[in-house]
Amino acid sequence: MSDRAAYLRAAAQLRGNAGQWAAYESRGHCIVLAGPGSGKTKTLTTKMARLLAEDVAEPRGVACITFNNECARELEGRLAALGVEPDGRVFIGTVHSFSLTQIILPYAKVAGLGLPDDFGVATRAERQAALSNAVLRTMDYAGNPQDWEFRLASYRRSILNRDSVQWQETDPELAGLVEAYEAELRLRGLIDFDDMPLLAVRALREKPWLQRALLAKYPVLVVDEYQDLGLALHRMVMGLCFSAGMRLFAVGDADQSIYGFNGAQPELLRRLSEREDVETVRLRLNYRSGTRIVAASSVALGEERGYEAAEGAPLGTVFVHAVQGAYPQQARHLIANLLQRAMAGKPGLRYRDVAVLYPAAWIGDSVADAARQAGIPVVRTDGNALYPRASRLMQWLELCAQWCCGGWRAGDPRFSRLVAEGRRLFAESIRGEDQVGDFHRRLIDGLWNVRDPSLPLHAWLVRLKEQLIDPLGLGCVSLRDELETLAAFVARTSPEGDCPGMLLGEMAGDGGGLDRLTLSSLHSAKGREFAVVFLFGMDAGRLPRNDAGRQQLAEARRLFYVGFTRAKSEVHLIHTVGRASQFVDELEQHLR
Ligand SMILES: Nc1ncnc2c1ncn2[C@@H]1O[C@H](COP(=O)(O)OP(=O)(O)OP(=O)(O)O)[C@@H](O)[C@H]1O
Repeated sequence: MSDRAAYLRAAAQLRGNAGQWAAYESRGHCIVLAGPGSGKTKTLTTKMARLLAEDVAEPRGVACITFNNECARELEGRLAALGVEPDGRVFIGTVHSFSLTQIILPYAKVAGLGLPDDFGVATRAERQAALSNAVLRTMDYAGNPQDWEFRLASYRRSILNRDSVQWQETDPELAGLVEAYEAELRLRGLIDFDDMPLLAVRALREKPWLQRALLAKYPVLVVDEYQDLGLALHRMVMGLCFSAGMRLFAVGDADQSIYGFNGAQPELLRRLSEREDVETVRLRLNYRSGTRIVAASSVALGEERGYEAAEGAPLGTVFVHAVQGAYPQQARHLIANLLQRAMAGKPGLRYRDVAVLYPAAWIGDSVADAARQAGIPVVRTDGNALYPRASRLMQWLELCAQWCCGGWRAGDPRFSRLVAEGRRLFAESIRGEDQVGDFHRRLIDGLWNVRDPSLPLHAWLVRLKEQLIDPLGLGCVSLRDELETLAAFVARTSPEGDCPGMLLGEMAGDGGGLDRLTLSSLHSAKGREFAVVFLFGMDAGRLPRNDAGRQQLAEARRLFYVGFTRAKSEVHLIHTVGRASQFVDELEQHLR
């Protein structure tokens, strides 16, 4: 399972850090609380490899839950380097995917969740239709139903027990709307994304045997990014770990909590760390960033946490650039001058070592346009990306595209990886060994004759969709939303779409290999690291927004801190002349 030599090598690095080593050696519940770049994820992945090799005997395994598919992808990559791959013993994924694949799909019927055998996951259009009907049925006035969407989601996520007085009395109108909305979905045999953890929590609460069944399969639960995972996961942890007896290994940083609007409650992590039956480890060293960046990061956060750069770290530099003009003009300056200067100053620096991070996707449009005009390949991770990069299906298709564009020759990615990840993706349709063999054959048939970066992407996608993805994917409850994402992307690349003429190589990141400049929203940059980071659009009114209340101001600051601390050796803060964000002003004063 784990590659013993690889995880022992990683463990040897932890040995020099007393906190990391204590976490690695922990025997009971353990929580690692630490700042950016302190090696939380490194400690977690090394520990998980060790657990699988030394502590948890086959066929039992370990479940690892993280915030979103992007974080799961990062973890999968790091765990693969230690020889750990998701399989029957190892779960790596989001709390939604854990709820759906480990609890709802196998146990919905026996747990009495009241779902039909062939229930599905609602698409966006189905969710909207259910909400419109529910608003019409329960509300006295006819407003725009979609105005309720956000409030409804936050009510569902913040009060889990439907039998409680709190649920009925905090906002009776909203409680009624949620119940009507869910009834509309159930009438159609559907659940939605938020239902997944809610139904899982309900099943675990009402059926104690289910907790024991999960304990039998996964004696250890590993959680990354705990601060952002919200109340439902916390309830699962309380039941599974502190009642049923699963062992918990979790890492997090309340200072990096940036999803409060989505139901994250960083104090849950703090409360957990104060329990007497939990060993809490705090890490102080930052292995990622240069000394000056680490010192400035406490100014960015507005709190002194006593973090220090690791021994021998380079100095690192923080630059502030006041730039004239609107964002398109500023973006051209960034790409033509600032980026080129940074690259010239660091021989060996590649585009993939650099990221441009911004507070909103529409600001990223300017940077994407400027990069395209300058012929610089980019990979974009925000709401305006060509497709959501967090989509597991699209991630797999990217891999397939890379294989077709030379990966087959270079062994990167290996065909076996496409098969393994495809099997996980279509797990509901690929069960026995025969089906695995059939999938292998169909995948090679589907890809072998289309190994050419200059092929039209649209035709490549349509072929794969019709021959392989639809026949397998339509039988997978967990893929309904993903298939909709793919269909939308196929439409965009068609001759009638807004991105006609795209080539397969573009999907594979060809034309620079995988050496692409990262363009990302600040939110999506969480957990990542780059040699050079440009924070673009750091203006008053954007970060924080003008109408920010106290909590939103605090969350905006944490978002700024997350972006700032992605950098290893250079951070560039770019703002409009005369309109610097208060966070930039504070940093400038510190730097003087
Ligand atoms: N003991 C160590 N020795 C050397 N390098 C380390 C050590 N621990 C961590 N690192 C390196 O430090 C960097 C940051 O580690 P990691 O990504 O695990 O931090 P993190 O705490 O999860 O960060 P963040 O919260 O910002 O996402 C990585 O490049 C990692 O390999």
